[in-house]
Amino acid sequence: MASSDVKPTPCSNLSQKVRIVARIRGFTDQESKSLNGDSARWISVHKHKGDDGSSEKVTIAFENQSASHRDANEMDYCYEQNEDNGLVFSREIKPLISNVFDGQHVTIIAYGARGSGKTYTIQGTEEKPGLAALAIAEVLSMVKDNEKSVAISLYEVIQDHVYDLLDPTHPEVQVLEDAQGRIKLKGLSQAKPIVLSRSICTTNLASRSCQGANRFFTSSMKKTKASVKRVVLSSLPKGKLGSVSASVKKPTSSRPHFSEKNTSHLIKGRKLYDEGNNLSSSMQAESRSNIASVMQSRFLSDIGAPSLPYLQEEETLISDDVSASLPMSEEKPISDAFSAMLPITEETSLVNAVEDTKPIEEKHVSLYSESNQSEVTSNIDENMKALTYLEDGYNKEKENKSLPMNEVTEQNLIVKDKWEVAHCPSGAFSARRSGFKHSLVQDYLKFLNSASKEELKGLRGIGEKRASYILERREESPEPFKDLDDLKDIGLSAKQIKGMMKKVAGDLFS
Ligand SMILES: Nc1ncnc2c1ncn2[C@@H]1O[C@H](COP(=O)(O)OP(=O)(O)OP(=O)(O)O)[C@@H](O)[C@H]1O
Repeated sequence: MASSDVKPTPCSNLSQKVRIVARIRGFTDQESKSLNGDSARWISVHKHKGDDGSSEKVTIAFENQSASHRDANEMDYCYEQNEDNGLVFSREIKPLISNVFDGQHVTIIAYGARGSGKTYTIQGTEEKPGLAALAIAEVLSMVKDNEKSVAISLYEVIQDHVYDLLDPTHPEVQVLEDAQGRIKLKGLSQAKPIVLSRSICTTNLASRSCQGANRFFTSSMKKTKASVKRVVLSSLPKGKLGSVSASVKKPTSSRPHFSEKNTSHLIKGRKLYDEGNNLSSSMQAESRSNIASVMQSRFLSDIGAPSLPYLQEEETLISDDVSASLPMSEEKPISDAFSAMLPITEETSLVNAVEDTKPIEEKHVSLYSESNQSEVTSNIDENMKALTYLEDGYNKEKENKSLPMNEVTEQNLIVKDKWEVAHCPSGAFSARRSGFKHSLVQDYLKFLNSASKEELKGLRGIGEKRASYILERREESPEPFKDLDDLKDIGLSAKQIKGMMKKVAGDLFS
């Protein structure tokens, strides 16, 4: 049982770049039953002085651990069962948010075994919003107070690949490094939350955004003039990361955020977390622990690229043959939840912290100021797209509903939860099928972007003439084929593209 004399340490020491806190989740009714009511004394929390003699630390020990192993579970603080998301937020996260507006980067990661409370902590519920929802609400409130504007991106990192979750096709995003060594995710969509007067309870709205608001305005980042080079993500052999990035900038009244022409351009949206959630849930093994840890890493602006701190440079192109499927995690003892909690310094990236372990799942929220990106973003040609949404399940899509910026209301943002759909067999099948389709399309496009003429000619539906067109297009434009619509550049109609993809998929079962 946790000791009650440990008081939370407010997160105010900015010289400490990483703060690691644990959170104890109580037993569920089912777990209590399986323990026959013997749930006491399974964990103990000891308060003591840190190595420097002044800071306070806690050491967490499990009853079945040896004394030597207990020493390893030292961290900055531990929240107990009765301490809610609001308290964790106000103690750990809120003090950092003003730093984001000063150009610093803040990353919050929940790490722990399946069922340990990561989602509860980061996402929360409508009634009890999690850290992400509370952080977004706080950012929006500060934006309003300080007359700034924000844009939000949502992407998922799976092994070496980054996928744009705001774009309904979940395209892979190129990871580039500019001349100053700052990491850029090329083409990553940005949604501009609308601050509603009279983005309405902000907390409520932020919570909905976090859980997958059904309508978004996305702005695609176009060409930048900055010099860039490609980088590759370090492999996270058994984990995945999903990230919400909020960039903050001063409003530029002279330049509208999107062109009027493009606001009626419609693409169909999908719940933010649907596919990722489903995949992670269905593919993870049944390991459980009662601890979720929240790691905060504070990266000062001069460090460079904190929204993806685990990036490593590679001279060659990113390997294209890694599939988007998630690895199976293994049955893990409770203590593994702590084994990755190494201090992160400027020299020690997040991937260093986890690469020797078998992470089960991480949920990751990154807030960063766009002030560090001014050089690049000043050249962005923003292209707004309005997204519609799925109303009943995954297959019934609402089409042709435009959503002009000035008509955004709370009603438009109401979310119909697809969580249950994603967790029932038909929902799982539907999501996996859609993931398969996405992977196939992405791999096909990658092939078109890199294959030789001979290889292209050998692909069904391409032939000599189109192979030449593809090569010409590749020479003419630095932009790779990013979606099937781009194939119109090589003289294929939408119908032909569809037919071609059917053949490609059909070949798999022939
Ligand atoms: N601090 C908490 N207080 C009360 N209930 C909690 C707490 N943390 C988690 N729970 C409950 O425990 C269950 C598992 O939590 P949650 O889904 O957040 O775990 P998770 O780590 O995200 O799991 P997974 O890895 O499968 O996604 C949920 O029913 C959640 O409501």
